Amino acid sequence: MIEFQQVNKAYRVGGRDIPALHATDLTIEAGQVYGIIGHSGAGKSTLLRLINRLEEPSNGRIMVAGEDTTALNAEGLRRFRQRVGMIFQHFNLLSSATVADNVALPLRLAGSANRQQIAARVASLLDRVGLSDHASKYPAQLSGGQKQRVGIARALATEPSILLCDEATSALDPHTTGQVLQLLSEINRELNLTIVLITHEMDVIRRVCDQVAVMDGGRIVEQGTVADVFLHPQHPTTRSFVFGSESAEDQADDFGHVSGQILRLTFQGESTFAPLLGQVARETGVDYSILAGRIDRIRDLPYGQLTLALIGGDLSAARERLAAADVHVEVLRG
Ligand SMILES: Nc1ncnc2c1ncn2[C@@H]1O[C@H](COP(=O)(O)OP(=O)(O)OP(=O)(O)O)[C@@H](O)[C@H]1O
Repeated sequence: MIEFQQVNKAYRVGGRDIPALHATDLTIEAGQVYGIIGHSGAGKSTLLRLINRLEEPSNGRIMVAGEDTTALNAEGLRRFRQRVGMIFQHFNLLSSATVADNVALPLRLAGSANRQQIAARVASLLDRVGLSDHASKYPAQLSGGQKQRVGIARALATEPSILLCDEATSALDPHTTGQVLQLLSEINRELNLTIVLITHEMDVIRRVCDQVAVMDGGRIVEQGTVADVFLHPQHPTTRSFVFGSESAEDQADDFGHVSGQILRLTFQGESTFAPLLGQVARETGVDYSILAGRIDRIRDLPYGQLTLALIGGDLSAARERLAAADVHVEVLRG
């Protein structure tokens, strides 16, 4: 478990303290994939780098597996960092070393394994990330996705219990992003690894995370399960990530030229696939048009989110009927 207790961080620039993270409490349970999303400058990198003490907190305590990391001495910190792997947006591989040597590096630095043990561990890590045939290549000979796989193998070399991902897929195309996220999901399950990732892309959170925190202006402004936060966003920043605008009024304004009541319906689980709209329209005499919508999955949970204009018939009966079928109804314009 990772626990922030009233942690804040200010950077000293030109004799002045610039706050990057305001006093923050945060708990990340072991084995979770925890996503942190926010716009540029929100404080995501600062929060992530505090976990392995690449940044020192200005105040507060950070507990990892019951240990106060802010109290570690140099040797304690060296050992602690072996338990916390990290991968980066631009991979940070050594260009003059082969793939195998890049992966071996943390093991050599740890100094606890002999050459044979290191070779065996590197072979098994490269096999795990699907790069066994590329061991002797140099980073420049690899695609972006392959480089990130090397980064992941290197991060796993010392058998960490936590993996920190700093915008790990931001430099990759959508297809390769999907493959790398799939790999992260697999290692989370197989190794019971806690993964903390930062991103500015909702899709990354939706595909792999269990929990999410939304950051804005150096604060966590909303957090919870991905389904709760993304299907029922409360804070304007979260709403802007999910819906593209900060308030229901702004969203309704997009459809100023459309007449009728404007509702947003959120379906989740099996109700996503039920032929409900047709039934409700027949039963209540309400006509509807679909103005916007998305049907997708949050990890394995199917969901749908539809913006509808409703005209005529018994509108309140239609809304009651939808609510009774476990559909969340939000009125954008009454
Ligand atoms: N080393 C530093 N020295 C001074 N200020 C910094 C430093 N690192 C970050 N900051 C400032 O702290 C604030 C938070 O930055 P941080 O990099 O944590 O945000 P972020 O959400 O990760 O942004 P991005 O997505 O652009 O990387 C910003 O105002 C930034 O300018």
